[in-house]
Amino acid sequence: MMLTEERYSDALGSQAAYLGEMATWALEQEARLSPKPALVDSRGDGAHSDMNLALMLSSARCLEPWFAEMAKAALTLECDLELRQTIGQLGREAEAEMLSVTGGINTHRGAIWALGLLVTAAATASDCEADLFDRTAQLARLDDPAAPRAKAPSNGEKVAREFRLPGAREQAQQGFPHLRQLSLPTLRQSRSNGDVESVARLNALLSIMTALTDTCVLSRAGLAGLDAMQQGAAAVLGAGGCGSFAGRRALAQLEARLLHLNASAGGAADLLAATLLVDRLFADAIQ
Ligand SMILES: CC(C)(COP(=O)(O)OP(=O)(O)OC[C@H]1O[C@@H](n2cnc3c(N)ncnc32)[C@H](O[C@H]2O[C@H](COP(=O)(O)OP(=O)(O)OP(=O)(O)O)[C@@H](O)[C@H]2O)[C@@H]1O)[C@@H](O)C(=O)NCCC(=O)NCCS
Ligand SMILES: Nc1ncnc2[nH]cnc12
Repeated sequence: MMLTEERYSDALGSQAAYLGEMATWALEQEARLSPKPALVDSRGDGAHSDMNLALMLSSARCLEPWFAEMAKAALTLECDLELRQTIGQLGREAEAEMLSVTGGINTHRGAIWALGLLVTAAATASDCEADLFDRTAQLARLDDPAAPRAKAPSNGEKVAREFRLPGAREQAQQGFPHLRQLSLPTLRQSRSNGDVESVARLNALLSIMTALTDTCVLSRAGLAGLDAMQQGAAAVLGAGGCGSFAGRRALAQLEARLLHLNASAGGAADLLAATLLVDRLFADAIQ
């Protein structure tokens, strides 16, 4: 049956709205998950003096229309460079909205990047995860012609340059290897082992922390902090994961160490949200 122009436009709008809703849902689920080591959750502020759960949730909710607009752009623009420029502008506007809602606190700048690219790619990707990640990498590798050039380097840029380690940009440009190789398999294996959902999600977060060069941790606690995060997360999973008594004890030790170092793995938290988004999109697609 041929769709009228109006009904076709409505169909695009509702698909984009769904993707925006799923991205915000993923950020809310990540923020609420507890106990996350040294991160904001339902227990408190982790290694942060300026963030709490209410602020994270307000930030997540204000981003929904921006994620939907990015998905909508993918459904209407043919040219990838034009699409990359459009989502770049939308991403910067979303960052401004986030800062206005949070009173200047950077809650989700990295998450806007990661989940913005994923919803943009998801709008036109086929029904397989590999295609989604390939499409995301393709977009992330494009240079945004309208990106402001002369700007002060961010915390991440400074440490990525100092330590010559990859950050959020490279993670997306490589097609989110930590999701493909670590967190999605861990999430699903943990579920099939009979772990409850919150344990499966915590195990997925820890799998990311075993290997991520998180620039938040680097800028706050240097290589010692990164090593403490990676080794400590591996110890939790090696002890049986967050569903075991030994694993929970190792998790408490990891949190104490990271708090002592003032190290907060905001990048890993973003990638957990990205994991939940991708898992949900493909679970919904199968039904
Ligand atoms: C490409 C951009 C992300 C540019 O960002 P930048 O050059 O700064 O790159 P990174 O620092 O590497 O990443 C920025 C944020 O991404 C998260 N992150 C860190 N490491 C990784 C990693 N290895 N892989 C994936 N993601 C990573 C992290 O964001 C989260 O943490 C922040 C909160 O933690 P906190 O410690 O509080 O951070 P600060 O406030 O900076 O420090 P304090 O002062 O508190 O100590 C929060 O942002 C979380 O989301 C990194 O901070 C991208 O932003 C960009 O270029 N945008 C322009 C628009 C655009 O083109 N968009 C396209 C599609 S939307
Ligand atoms: N739960 C969280 N705690 C601290 N930083 C974060 N960045 C994204 N999610 C976060």
